Amino acid sequence: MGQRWADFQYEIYLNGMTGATPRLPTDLTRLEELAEHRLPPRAVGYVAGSAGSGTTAAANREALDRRRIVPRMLRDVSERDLSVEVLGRTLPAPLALAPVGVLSIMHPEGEKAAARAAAAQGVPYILSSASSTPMEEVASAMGDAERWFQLYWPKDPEVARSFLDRAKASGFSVLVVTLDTPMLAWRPRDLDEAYLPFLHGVGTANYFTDPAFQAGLAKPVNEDPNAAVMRFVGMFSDPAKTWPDLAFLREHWDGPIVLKGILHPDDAQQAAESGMDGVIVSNHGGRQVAGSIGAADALPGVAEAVGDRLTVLFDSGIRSGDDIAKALALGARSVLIGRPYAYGLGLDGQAGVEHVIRCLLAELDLTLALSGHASPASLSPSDLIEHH
Ligand SMILES: Cc1cc2nc3c(=O)[nH]c(=O)nc-3n(C[C@H](O)[C@H](O)[C@H](O)COP(=O)(O)O)c2cc1C
Ligand SMILES: O=C(O)C(=O)c1ccccc1
Repeated sequence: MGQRWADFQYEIYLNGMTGATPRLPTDLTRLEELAEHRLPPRAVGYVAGSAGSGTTAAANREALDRRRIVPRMLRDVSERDLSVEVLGRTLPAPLALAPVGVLSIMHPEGEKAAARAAAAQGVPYILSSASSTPMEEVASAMGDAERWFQLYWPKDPEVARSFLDRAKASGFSVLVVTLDTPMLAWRPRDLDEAYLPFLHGVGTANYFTDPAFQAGLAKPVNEDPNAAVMRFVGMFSDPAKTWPDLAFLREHWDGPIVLKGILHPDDAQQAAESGMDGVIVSNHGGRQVAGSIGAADALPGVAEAVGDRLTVLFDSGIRSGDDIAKALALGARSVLIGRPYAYGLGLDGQAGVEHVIRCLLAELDLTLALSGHASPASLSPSDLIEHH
């Protein structure tokens, strides 16, 4: 038997006997509005914003909402286990915290607080290349808890190698390579505020502390921060990369490699042929290509193309336990969340992130039970109907 995630429900009601209620809403779709009221406008604008007029973020919701769970009865759901096998490790539940950069704009403890929350709840933390805190510090805040490193693949191969070496030395076990952000998209909310966190030196900590990055600067970072920011902007990602370049990562990283931002089944096939271990079906939470396919609509095709060869993960638009159940039914082994935990962090620090994780997993546990499933493995596409 795994952890009893649904017990959080009783815990809340029991606490209510002394008059206590949760500090944050348990319907996580309400966090965005709260964040908009309570947090600095440019910071929350950066997190909540999407590409273009928000069509893809809306498509993510529409693709999940259009599918409905068809519950089954009398199937003994008294003993449930949410654990899943992902890339050779057993996770206590099908959830991880997505790589979200620049988290210090949400809370002074930024990535460290989010990482501690993930560690406390036993879910993997995926640290962004664009972290506000160097990866070594985030790692040491986590003990030996499960952590993965997300790579924005720098143009300078020495910096790329150095990041991989540092991540390995700091105990990050899985490499997540984000492919959908060779440049930032047209994001009107940030453009209208003329706001880009990096230009304020936020989200550059891994670079500014890196020996290979520093080697390319005429002066130390603190003597000429603008030059350092310019070097970061010029190299953080590389639009010239193509599929054969993945051999470099395979050569310099011993552990599993997962490609993030896959939406086309043929790209998933290429990932398999390139020796990758997994893919994350994602459109970056609607922050990159406006007018793109809703991520959940891409999931069945990718799962069909590579589900037997690669680990298929999913993000973009997950806001509830039933959303997770739908993604699993469509072929994902586990999901990631981005904005919901970023809002939790902004509103209540580490405790806010833990609240988000516990709400989602309690709701998932109850959704599975009430739909006749004792474990994630029993979900399949036939548990959903799609209405038009
Ligand atoms: C503020 C913000 C920063 C992000 N930074 C990164 C990043 O550094 N690397 C990355 O691969 N994805 C990044 N993402 C995308 C997330 O990893 C994830 O794909 C997305 O948030 C999932 O959609 P959701 O927010 O609807 O859950 C970021 C997303 C947000 C909202
Ligand atoms: O804002 C983002 O979506 C994102 O992925 C990003 C990219 C570079 C640095 C920080 C975040």
